[in-house]
Amino acid sequence: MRYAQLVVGPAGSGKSTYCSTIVKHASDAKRIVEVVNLDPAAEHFDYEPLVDIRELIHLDDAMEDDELQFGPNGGLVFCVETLLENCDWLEEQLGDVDDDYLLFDCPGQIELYTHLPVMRKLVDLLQKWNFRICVVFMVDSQFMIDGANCARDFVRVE
Ligand SMILES: Nc1nc2c(ncn2[C@@H]2O[C@H](COP(=O)(O)OP(=O)(O)OP(=O)(O)O)[C@@H](O)[C@H]2O)c(=O)[nH]1
Repeated sequence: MRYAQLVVGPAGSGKSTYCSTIVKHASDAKRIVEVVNLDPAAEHFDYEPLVDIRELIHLDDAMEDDELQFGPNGGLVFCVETLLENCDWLEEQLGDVDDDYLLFDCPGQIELYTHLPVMRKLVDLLQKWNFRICVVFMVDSQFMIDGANCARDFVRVE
């Protein structure tokens, strides 16, 4: 069995910061936790990713391609769909180490969770590859003030 957290939430809510903090915390406790970057538009983070979607496809590849000509949102969807089409690549990159504990630093675009089945497909794949998964939903504390909106967001993720 392997274990994973899908770290999701709006852009800028602290997903990457959370991942690097958990890696450091685990290291202090002499445990190894690795991070998988699933954000093809990521520019900077504090951790060294075990797997990085940008090695397969970068958002710029989709936006600067003469045929595709995607904008940032369509391009991001295209990149995540490309990842799923290349699930053999992802499986190979993840390896097969029993008791592994991975954090998946996910993109923030809400369309990936509300309109498209891509994240659901990713969860199905990870379960097939023997991962037990939980979701960590990052949200700025300012948004917690409005309870109704916050509850709605949690329901969407579920
Ligand atoms: N004050 C405060 N700032 C934070 C906290 N967590 C993250 N930040 C800051 O918020 C900014 C965004 O944090 P990230 O970790 O990049 O957020 P993200 O969700 O990964 O962002 P995207 O990848 O753009 O979706 C950075 O400048 C962080 O330093 C927090 O708990 N408190």
